[in-house]
Order: sequence, then C-alpha cells, then structure tokens
Amino acid sequence: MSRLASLDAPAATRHGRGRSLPLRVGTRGSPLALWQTRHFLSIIGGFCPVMKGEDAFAEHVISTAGDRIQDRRLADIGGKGLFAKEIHEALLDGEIDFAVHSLKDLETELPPGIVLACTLPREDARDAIVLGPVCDPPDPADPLACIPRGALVGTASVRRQSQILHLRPDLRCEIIRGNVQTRLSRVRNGDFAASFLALAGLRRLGLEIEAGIVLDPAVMVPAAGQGIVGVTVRAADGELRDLLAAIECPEARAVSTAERALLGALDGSCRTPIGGHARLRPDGRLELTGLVARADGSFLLRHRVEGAPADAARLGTELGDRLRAEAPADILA
Ligand SMILES: NCc1[nH]cc(CCC(=O)O)c1CC(=O)O
Repeated sequence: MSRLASLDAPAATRHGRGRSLPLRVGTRGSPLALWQTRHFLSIIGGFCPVMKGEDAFAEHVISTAGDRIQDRRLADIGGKGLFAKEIHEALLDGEIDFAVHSLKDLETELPPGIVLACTLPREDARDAIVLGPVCDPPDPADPLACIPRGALVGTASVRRQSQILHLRPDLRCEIIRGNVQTRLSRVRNGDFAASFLALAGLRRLGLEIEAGIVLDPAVMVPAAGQGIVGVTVRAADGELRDLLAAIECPEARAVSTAERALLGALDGSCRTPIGGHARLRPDGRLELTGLVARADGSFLLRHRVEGAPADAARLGTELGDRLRAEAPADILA
C-alpha cells in the first residue's frame, strides 16, 4: 500500500490526498469489458503518474444478470440496469471504488448515491453487420442487398431488429447472445446468415475486419451511449469525482447527455426499439437524431433536432417528448 499524499505528483496531491492504493475497480468479465477497463486505467495512469503501474489498481470482476442469462432477448429479460445492478451494489457496499461500463448498458437513472463521473472519448458509434458465408460480397451502393432473401439474421437488440426489418422485411430475426467472439463464431458456422455488432466493440477487440458492412447512423440509428465508456463512483466520493472529472471528454459528455436524456424521456428500457445518436458538428452545434419503432419494423419514426451543446439535456428531453407524442400508443405502452 502506498499513500497518494506521500508522492509529489501534482495531480495526485491535488486529486487523491490521503487515499490508499490500490483503488478497486469493478468491471464485467467479458473480453470487451476487460479491454475497456484496462483502457481506462491506462488513461488515468497517463494523467496521474502515481496511478500508473501494477499496484495502483485492483480489478474486481463482477458477474451481472445480463452476463448470466444468455438465451433470451434483452427485451424479454426486461429491465434496466441488467448489466449494472450487481456493480452498483458493490460500489454502494464499498467493495469497489469505481466501475467501468459500456454507457450503452448503463440505465439512464442511476441508483441514489451513484453518479456517472466520467465519459471517455467516443469510439465509432455505428453498428456493423458481420456477414456469414452465404452472403455475397457487399456492394457499396446497396450493401444490405448482399444478405440472401429470407435469410436468418441474429440480434438480441429490438432496436437493430426493427430497423433491419424495416429495410429488409423479407429477413427473419432470431436471438443471438453471448460475447462478441461467440457471436462471430455462430455466423461463421452458419447458424445465422449475418449478425449485428457495435463497430466499437469489434475495433477494441482487434476484430474490425469482421465488419462486412458498417451502417451509417442515417441508415441505422445507434443506441444511446454506443461506443462510449463511462465510469461510475459513489456520489459522496468527492476525491475520486474530481479526479475522474479531470480526465473526462467534454464532447462525449455532451453527446451522451443528449442521447441519455432522449432515452430517459421515452422511459426506454430494452423492451422498446429506441435509437439515439448525437454528434457535434464542425460548426460547434449539437445534432441529435432520435428513433422509435415497432419491433417488427412495420412502423418507424425518426426526428432530428439541433442546438447548443450546453443545452444537451433539454434537447434530448424535448426530442424524446416529441417522439412519444407522435408514436402510436402500442409502441411506448
Ligand atoms: N450490449 C452489449 C454491448 N455493450 C456495448 C457494446 C459495444 C461497445 C460499445 O457500444 O461501447 C456491446 C456489444 C455490441 O452491441 O455489439
């Protein structure tokens, strides 16, 4: 054990006075989750020299309900916080000091006493399609045409299902769960003609080459928070909050605030097909696209708004309210 205060690194004395190391970091155990956690630790180590190296952090791998249930569509398991409940508990019980999440899997309303203290720079937000051997090489002019008529595609996400069925009503969708590697092998061995994955996850795992098609957000609206890693801490832990705030990416904070406010206004769980994607334009304006759909693709509603990044939360809430008002009652019931 060392004490941050005993070291003279300015960042450490500013942010971590008297704190004993190692700091305990909670993470899920999938290869992607571990990659993201180590990525975060390397960023914090680069910023704060005493937090560099083997002794600064202890990883606590925490299994969540979302990791254990593998046979059902996320929408059917139901539930917000499916990938985070056990991690929040460990934080509140003081077993860990902070936790690293895929922001996409983190419910919009965190339990009392827990805050999202840091958002890392966004990796690509787009969805990708992994193509199996029955697919033709994709034609850039009409990429989706390479999936054979009537083929079976795998996804556990109603958001992706609704949007692909809207574009290709002939396709059939079935649940594919499991980590990225498992899904890739099921497409390779022909269980599914194709499957969807976040490009961010493929990239982080060195598997971008598997992305046969990358879908523009105008074709498939990504999930709120997709591609962004977020870090939670206890609200009362001012010291760690300050440290994490210092390494946060303001752009990722602005876009994720808009996307998560949209999701919150729609009361979105995994049950409803909802997409949310914001970007900062070169002119500095924040542009937010929101989508609600029916799971079978028979209805799809998409709107775009823009405003100042400082108004991200309000933009998200207003767009969410507008989508809710215009959507047929059965969709957001
Ligand atoms: N629900 C699983 C999940 N959570 C985050 C990612 C990808 C990484 C990211 O969005 O940051 C994935 C895998 C996927 O959707 O393909």
